[in-house]
Amino acid sequence: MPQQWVPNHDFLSLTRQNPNGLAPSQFQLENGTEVQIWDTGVICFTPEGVQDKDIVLSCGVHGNETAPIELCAELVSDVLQQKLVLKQRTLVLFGNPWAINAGKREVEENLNRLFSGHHSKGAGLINAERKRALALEKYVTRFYQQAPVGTRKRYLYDLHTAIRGSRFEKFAVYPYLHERKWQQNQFEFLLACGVSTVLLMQTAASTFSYYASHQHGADAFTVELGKVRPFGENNMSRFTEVRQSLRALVADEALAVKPFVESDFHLYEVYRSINKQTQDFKLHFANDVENFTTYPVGTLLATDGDTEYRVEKEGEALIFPNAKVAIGQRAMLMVVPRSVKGQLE
Ligand SMILES: O=C(O)CCC(=O)N[C@@H](CCC(=O)O)C(=O)O
Ligand SMILES: [Zn+2]
Repeated sequence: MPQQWVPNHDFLSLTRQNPNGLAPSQFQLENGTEVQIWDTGVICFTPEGVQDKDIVLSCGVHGNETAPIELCAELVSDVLQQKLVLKQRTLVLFGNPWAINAGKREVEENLNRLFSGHHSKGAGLINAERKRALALEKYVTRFYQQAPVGTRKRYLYDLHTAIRGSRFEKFAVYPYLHERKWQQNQFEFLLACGVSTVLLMQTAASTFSYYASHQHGADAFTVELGKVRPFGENNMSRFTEVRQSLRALVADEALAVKPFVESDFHLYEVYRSINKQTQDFKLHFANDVENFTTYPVGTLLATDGDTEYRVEKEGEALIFPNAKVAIGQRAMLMVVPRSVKGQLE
């Protein structure tokens, strides 16, 4: 039987057993779906029949963000067992197998700061994460470019979990679109996934979702699905909506989406990014303070050597605070509410 190529239909285990690479292979399921393994953590499905979407689902770009890894592992396993019948071309990526095995966010460098060519800047391709970023860019490029001709739409949902708890448990980062417009149907899809908080970025980034959005014109998002927990400790009932919605997307099944109403969402934009300048960078609030927390104007948030960062604006909320980032990198974003009225396509 062709399924022998993925023992026990468990592509995550195969990936974890071969973090340094997997020889390409391909086979066909009895339902006609073509399965191609391109590398460790990289599996491409092409279903029979007409499709019009090219969908990338990625997880494990940060190795300790296990809930998305479990969701994707289950989806791949169900496709291989023909319990889930795909109707759209789908590429599933387990981003950072070494970090997944180590149970760590990163091994040497944050993979999600290395896209759009950042892997080759400075010292160049000096570590596994830099090489993986380049390889993932090539796989995504191949996936989108090998699509059959015709009118098609590109998607990439890069699934993460946040280090801290959040006032709004699930939220998405909508990468900067330059001249393109925010897509109403994507807000509706996110809401169906249980994601009603969206951070609208206004600058280019070195993240995977920005890369897919900017380089390939995909509807692409970083989707934060809750708080980081080790394998086996995730309450998977918290992920029912996103699980169902992603499966409906790849199976091309109708999804009951609610038409966009702005009041269903918490929408934010970046007010300022606080980057770590010295080893003395220190946060002045507790580890259990949640993403999207606000403080009164004047409150001391962080110090970095002699520099003090205080709340400057009413309603300014903190997100992704992390004193342990490398020098020069974003240690916290301060965001403010905004509207998208009249600005959706
Ligand atoms: O909780 C945190 O501090 C980080 C969670 C996380 O990994 N977030 C992503 C966001 C990527 C983006 O801005 O699109 C990251 O920091 O890479
Ligand atoms: Zn992450």
